[in-house]
Amino acid sequence: MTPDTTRTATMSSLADLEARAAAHRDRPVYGHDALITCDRLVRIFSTDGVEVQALQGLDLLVREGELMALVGASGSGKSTLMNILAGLDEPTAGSARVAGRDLLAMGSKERLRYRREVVGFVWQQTARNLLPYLTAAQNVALPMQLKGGRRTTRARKAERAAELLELMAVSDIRDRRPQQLSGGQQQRVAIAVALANNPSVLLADEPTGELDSHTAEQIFAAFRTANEELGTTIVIVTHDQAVASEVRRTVAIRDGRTSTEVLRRTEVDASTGQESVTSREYAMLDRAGRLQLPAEYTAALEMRDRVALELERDHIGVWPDDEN
Ligand SMILES: Nc1ncnc2c1ncn2[C@@H]1O[C@H](COP(=O)(O)OP(=O)(O)OP(=O)(O)O)[C@@H](O)[C@H]1O
Repeated sequence: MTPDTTRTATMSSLADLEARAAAHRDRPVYGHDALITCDRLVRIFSTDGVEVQALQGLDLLVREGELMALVGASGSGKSTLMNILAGLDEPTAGSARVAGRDLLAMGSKERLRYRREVVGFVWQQTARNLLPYLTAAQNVALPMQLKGGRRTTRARKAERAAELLELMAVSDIRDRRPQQLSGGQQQRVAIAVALANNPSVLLADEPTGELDSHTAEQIFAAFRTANEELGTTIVIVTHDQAVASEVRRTVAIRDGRTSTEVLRRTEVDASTGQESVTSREYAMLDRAGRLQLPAEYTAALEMRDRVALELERDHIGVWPDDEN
């Protein structure tokens, strides 16, 4: 190469680098259009000198208006994530944003407000959701009273409580106390309580865990109603396969990270008009390029420690290591 051609080559590669850097700068920030953004979330618990990494760099995006399920084996980190999103616990590292709030940067006042106004939650233990000495209607009105605000009159709060109980199809038991209600009725009232202040996100941790399958179906229908009628974004942690297969998106957590995701679509056959649901499983690719391959795939091909990769035009091939 002559000196001139060397200079041209250097300049063009510099221009190339600059163009790439500019393109990188202009790329939207991770999760810019999501209502919930978890970015490399870490939560380490230390008890008696023993450290447990409950979340190990978890990434999750949830868009406004979604109704989605989180599944995973016991101990995978689901409740830890829900407690962080609920503003009850703080991550050790990473970032979490919900409806524009940075969950790591909230002071105690802001945190209280966040829990009252931005998120609503429904827990598995029916007794944890409701105050035993208040009626169903009083339970639903309580979060509105705690929020305060002089513009909403007592009558309007009572009216909204009645509307929410009606939406959850439990108007008839409005004057009963929790112990006079069935488990299913208690959970519906609990959903109404969680919706009282019109939260951006409704979080539910195993809300059907203590219920039989028929009642669980009805509770799930109540969540769907809240999602469709009020547009509330809903995240449900569940062990219940029936619930998980009813939502469009199910995200699986494994060892404190999101590992796979199932998306379901309803398709209508153009000639017969018949509806069918197709589902497809995806593996999550994190921002460092890490991918968790399903254990049954790696076991089937005896893949361990090291695999060979090959970039093709439209896919990446993964082969067992044949160097051993
Ligand atoms: N407060 C805590 N102190 C110490 N370790 C904890 C604490 N909370 C959770 N862990 C540990 O963190 C890990 C994840 O727990 P987590 O409750 O989030 O799992 P999970 O997926 O919700 O499980 P399950 O389905 O059984 O409720 C577990 O190993 C658990 O023992």
